[in-house]
This record gives sequence, structure tokens and C-alpha cells, in this order.
Amino acid sequence: MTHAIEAQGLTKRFGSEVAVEGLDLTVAPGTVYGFLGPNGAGKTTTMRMLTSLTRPTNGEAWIDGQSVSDRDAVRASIGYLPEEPPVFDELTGREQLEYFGRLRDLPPEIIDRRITNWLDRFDLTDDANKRIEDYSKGMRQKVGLIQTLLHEPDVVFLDEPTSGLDPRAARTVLDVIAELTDEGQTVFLSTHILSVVEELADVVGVLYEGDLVTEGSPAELTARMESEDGTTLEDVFLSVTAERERTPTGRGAKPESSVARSDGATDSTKPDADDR
Ligand SMILES: Nc1ncnc2c1ncn2[C@@H]1O[C@H](COP(=O)(O)OP(=O)(O)OP(=O)(O)O)[C@@H](O)[C@H]1O
Repeated sequence: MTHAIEAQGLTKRFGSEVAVEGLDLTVAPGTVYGFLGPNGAGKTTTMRMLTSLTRPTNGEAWIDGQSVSDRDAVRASIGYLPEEPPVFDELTGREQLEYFGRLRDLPPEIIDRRITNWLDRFDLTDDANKRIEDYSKGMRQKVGLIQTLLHEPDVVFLDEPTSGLDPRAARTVLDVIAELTDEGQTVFLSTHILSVVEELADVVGVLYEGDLVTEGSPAELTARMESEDGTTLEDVFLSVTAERERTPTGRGAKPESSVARSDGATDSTKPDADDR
């Protein structure tokens, strides 16, 4: 079976800073992989490598068996919603989505039909012709999510997809994620909201200082802890990350505050300058 996502020895250094270290993982098609880790653990950097937006310093990754080093070959298979949805303030919601549909080479009638359906699903129809500069954070997030899904990618990378959403919209997003996997799509989901992972993830991986410190189904991870009934994913998360804090390795020894981002990136869906 071809893995939807595979990484072998994936490593990213920014100067002397090791953001991700020798990451090995596989994700089966049609599943949700919950990617957890404290702030600065390397989740975004991992997703940027897996989506071909930044080049690994070492190691390799494949999407549907296709190397991410060939951006053109994997582009159509990937959808990526970064933490800050990349949208143009001066466009209306509908124009933004049409623009994305054209970038993805979708026929106009398909673009039109899918946009209409998604706007309706996310309760955005009445605001579709307003400029995005007048949108709330949650409305921008909805547009970002729709444009990520518009071309029906095989593998969807979502960074905090429910960020800024009210409970009803957040519920719609969770339902949509479950439906995607029913259709055979694969979802790589990074979030700090553990209940979301608990509900959706088939497999959970916890990244700590660039290292995958534990992996398994939510049930396996909670069962692995020698503790009383009622252990939650939060207990697991706190336990595995605290263990590492007591025995710092690699980049754990470095002060986080000394690290300056070298790309100054404002649009996290753009490839890094050194990767073009
Ligand atoms: N372009 C860059 N230049 C220099 N250092 C970087 C760059 N991008 C990330 N880093 C560093 O790599 C490490 C991992 O960052 P990353 O953004 O991947 O973490 P994260 O797990 O996504 O964090 P959060 O949960 O806060 O979003 C951090 O120490 C960060 O400062």
C-alpha cells in the first residue's frame, strides 16, 4: 500500500537551530493524523516540508508515493491551510475563492458549483460579495478552509482549522474533516485543542523539540500510561512533554528566545526564498 504521507529522516535546520530532527512517520490513506506538540516544537516546519514549501536540510518525504522535492508533481494532491489563512483583503470572499479555483485549473462551472455549496455549508452566502477586509477572523478562516478544499486534494494539511470559529462553525469543520476521510482523503491535523484530536484522529503523534516522542491511536496512548481510568490525551501530552523537559536533549538545551525567524514570512503558503 502506498502511504498518503511518508517521511524518512526529515530534518530542518535554520542556521544552528534544529527545528525538526530525523522525523520518520507514515500516514495511511483515508485517516486523520493528529499532530500535537508544544509551541515551537516544529509542527509548522514539518508541515511546510511535507507540503513542499520548504526544503528539508536532510531526509525525504512523499505524498501518495511522490517525492515532495518535485513541487509540481505533488501540488495537485495537497491542500494546506496555514495558521494565518492566505487571503487578499481587497477581494470579496467569492472572488478570492474563484481566484484559487483558477489557480488550481478547475473548470469555471465546477468552481462555481463548489463555491456555492461551501459558502452555504459555512453560512457565508450572504457575505460572499463583501470584501475580505470587512470579514471577522472566523469568516477569514472559513474562506481559508474552503480554498484549501476546493480542488478536493488527496491529502489535506490543516493548522488549527477551528481557530477563531464559533461553536457551530467549529462543529461544521469537524464534521467536514470526518466526511473527507469517508471519501478517502487524508487529513494531517495540527491543533492545540486536544478534544478535537481525541474525537477525530486515528493516530496521534506528539512532537517535542523537533522529535516525535510518542505515537499511537488515542486509545493506545491513554492505555499506555500506567494510571487510573479516565486518563485523557491531555494527561498523555503533559506527561510525555514533561518527561522530555526533565531530560533535555538536542535543541532543548538552547534558549528559544535567541531564535529569530530568518524568512520573515508573512504568507506561509509561499515557498521559502532559498527553495525557489
Ligand atoms: N524561518 C525560520 N527561521 C529560523 N527559525 C525558525 C524558522 N521557522 C521556524 N523556526 C524555529 O523552528 C522551531 C520550530 O518552529 P515551528 O514554527 O515549526 O513550531 P510549531 O510547533 O509550529 O509552533 P507553534 O505551535 O507555536 O505554532 C522554533 O524554534 C522556531 O523558532
